[in-house]
Amino acid sequence: MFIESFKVESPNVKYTNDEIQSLYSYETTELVHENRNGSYHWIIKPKTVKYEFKTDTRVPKLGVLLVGWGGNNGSTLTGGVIANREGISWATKEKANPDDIVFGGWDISDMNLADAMVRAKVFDIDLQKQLRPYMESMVPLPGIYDPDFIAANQGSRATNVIKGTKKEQVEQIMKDIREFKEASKVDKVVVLWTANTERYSNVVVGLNDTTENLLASLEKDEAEISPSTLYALACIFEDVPFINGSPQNTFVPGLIDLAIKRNSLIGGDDFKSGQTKMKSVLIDFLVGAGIKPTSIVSYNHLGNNDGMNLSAPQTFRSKEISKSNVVDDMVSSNGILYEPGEHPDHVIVIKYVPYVGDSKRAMDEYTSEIFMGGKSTIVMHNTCEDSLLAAPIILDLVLLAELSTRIQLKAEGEGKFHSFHPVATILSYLTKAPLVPPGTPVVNALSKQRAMLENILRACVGLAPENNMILEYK
Ligand SMILES: NC(=O)c1ccc[n+]([C@@H]2O[C@H](COP(=O)([O-])OP(=O)(O)OC[C@H]3O[C@@H](n4cnc5c(N)ncnc54)[C@H](O)[C@@H]3O)[C@@H](O)[C@H]2O)c1
Ligand SMILES: O=P([O-])([O-])O[C@@H]1[C@@H](O)[C@H](O)[C@@H](O)[C@H](O)[C@@H]1O
Repeated sequence: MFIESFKVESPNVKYTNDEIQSLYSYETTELVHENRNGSYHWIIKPKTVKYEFKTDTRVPKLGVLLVGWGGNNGSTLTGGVIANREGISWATKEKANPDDIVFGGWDISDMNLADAMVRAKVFDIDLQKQLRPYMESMVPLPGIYDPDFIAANQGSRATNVIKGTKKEQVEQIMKDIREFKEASKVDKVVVLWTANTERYSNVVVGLNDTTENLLASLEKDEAEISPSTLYALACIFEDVPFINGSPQNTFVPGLIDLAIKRNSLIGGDDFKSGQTKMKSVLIDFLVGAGIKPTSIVSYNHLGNNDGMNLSAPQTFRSKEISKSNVVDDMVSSNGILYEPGEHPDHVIVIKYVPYVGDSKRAMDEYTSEIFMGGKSTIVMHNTCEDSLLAAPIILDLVLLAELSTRIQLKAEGEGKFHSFHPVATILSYLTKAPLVPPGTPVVNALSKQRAMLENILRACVGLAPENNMILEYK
């Protein structure tokens, strides 16, 4: 049964013209270390915290600025939203449903979005022809290009770059954001990085470890500040949410420090779209069932520009990190299966094979120990258009980030309402390597991430968490 819209009737929920106000009892547990009769014990105690939520229901006209707009993901998302909005149907596919956002963005390639769509080779030709009139006037703004951070094979693409010092580049991005907002008459802007994967930035004390050092490094035009960090700086200064769809460490400590100080939303890292998303389901199932994964080998090849950029060791390393760490929370959740520090063998392989284009081929082998010394081996093969997987995730990320900025909350004992923490853990369901506030546990298990998201939204309308007990029928 699909519910178009709903209203909760409860003493805990009040609907005004512009808000949904809810009262919520947060039932949780706390682990305390207590001295009982002379010896210390870990005690689990139930804990209830009363919250109030306020959600602004005035949905803004949203502008989305994509870094890497002319890429496979950027052109596919833009074309997909237009096709939905215009109800375009095409020879081999069904008619889609409407959606309306104002897109813009930057790219180091000056190719317009219609030609970029052709370059991406993702959509059917018939659809490309129908979309061309809507997209050929869309031209990315010049981007910040630094060959030291992406593969050398991307150099020929860099025809549309912002000159000047790093500080001047940040100022230009800030100006671009303000001018886009003015010209498009949008109420809000969200910026999302779907540009090429960069190599990791070196985190160096005195360079980027604190806000003060990062800003001082910007003034000194320090080479080690990456383009993605520069875009993120511009967004924080403009108080515009910035989401990182790639695996590099855009959010160096000094940047996170600044986002927190200015309460400006940042989120990431690396869209969770295919092989890794499957892994965060399968490992959760295996470990939860007491089956011990001992070897995980994930191979994939693809032939798009992302694959070409990842063919360089330093950019591949960024992706290898985000694709590898996804099992950490699930492995450490079962102290019976794994000794402290014990980990399954986990290998990531990505190869660039031009012929297959955007149609990524992923092959995985999961070997596990089972009852009585038995072995289980699960092998999977999956073929998918990488950008068709990522584009809807980009949409979900920007819509969820925007919604989260309209939610205010106040726990009992807190004097006033406040936003969620600016490091947006709420986006973790959609990312391979969730960015979390310092000291926060990282959760990668997909079912837990989705339950977190669902239950936070339920709390906003005063509903208890979904507990799946259906006791009525037990
Ligand atoms: N399923 C997926 O497609 C998927 C999943 C997870 C992560 N990602 C990540 O998303 C990103 C984009 O993927 P894609 O397939 O669209 O790649 P792509 O190479 O087709 O597009 C990237 C675009 O960014 C542009 N660019 C590079 N550096 C830039 C800069 N500094 N400023 C502005 N533009 C810049 C390039 O010219 C290119 O047009 C990659 O980092 C990829 O790893 C993709
Ligand atoms: O999301 P996922 O399928 O685990 O990982 C994918 C990688 O396997 C692929 O090589 C890369 O091009 C995509 O950007 C994406 O990151």
